[in-house]
Amino acid sequence: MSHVPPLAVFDGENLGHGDHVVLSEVHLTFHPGERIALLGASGAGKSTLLSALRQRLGKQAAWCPQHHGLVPELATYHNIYMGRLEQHSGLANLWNLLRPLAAPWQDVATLCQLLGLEGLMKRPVGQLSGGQRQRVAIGRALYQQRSVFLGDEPVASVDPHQAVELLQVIHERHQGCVIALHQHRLALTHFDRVWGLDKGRVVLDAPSSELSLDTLDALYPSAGVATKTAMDIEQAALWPQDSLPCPRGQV
Ligand SMILES: Nc1ncnc2c1ncn2[C@@H]1O[C@H](COP(=O)(O)OP(=O)(O)OP(=O)(O)O)[C@@H](O)[C@H]1O
Repeated sequence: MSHVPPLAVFDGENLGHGDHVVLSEVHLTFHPGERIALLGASGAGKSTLLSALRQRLGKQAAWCPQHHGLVPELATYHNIYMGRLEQHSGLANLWNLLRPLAAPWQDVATLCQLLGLEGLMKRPVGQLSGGQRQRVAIGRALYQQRSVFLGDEPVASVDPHQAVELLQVIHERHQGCVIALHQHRLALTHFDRVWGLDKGRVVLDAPSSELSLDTLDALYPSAGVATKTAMDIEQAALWPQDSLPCPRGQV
């Protein structure tokens, strides 16, 4: 048994918004180093749980929100730089807005190269594709340089190859993550553990090595072939489960 204290513990709490309980009697523990896939149908409470985790983890956690929260009028560079706004004085931030400083420009350029955004640093985010915007949002979260990554469907808008690459980058740069996603195959291949939500409860908390696609599909109300997302079907073609791109939960 590890004696390292958990990063966050939910010990039978109700989670929700004001008086509205979304998830009842949540029992979950997030340990350092764990890569957790958070699954559940739309409205199951994934964002609600991530929000509660954010509150627990504070500045330990980088955050990549579902709707990106980017400023469309500002360039890719400035949107990524926003990940560290609070680390600098207001004057430095204002100056950097008008005339980017050399050091952060270089740091952001390195990140952009990693994320396939080279050549787009000066382009307003409003002129990028959905997948490019998603990578900018991931870039902003990576730029925060926190130990843990929390993401609300951060790879929903990119193709299956990019999803795998982005998850690898996220895993390499953090000591743990909780990521909401709908690609069940990725949950099995690139995460250590799966949390599943259904009908206002946590109904699944198990190592990915003990789970099957059928178990994960059952989290959706009308489970069956029709519930497999297009991305899952593409992923299946790319990565047959008996020849995973990496050992389960490893990158
Ligand atoms: N700010 C809010 N105030 C009140 N209720 C909310 C709020 N945000 C979400 N809810 C409700 O909480 C429930 C769970 O929503 P949540 O966004 O956590 O689900 P989700 O699993 O992330 O969904 P999706 O996959 O569609 O993003 C829904 O019934 C939603 O209407």
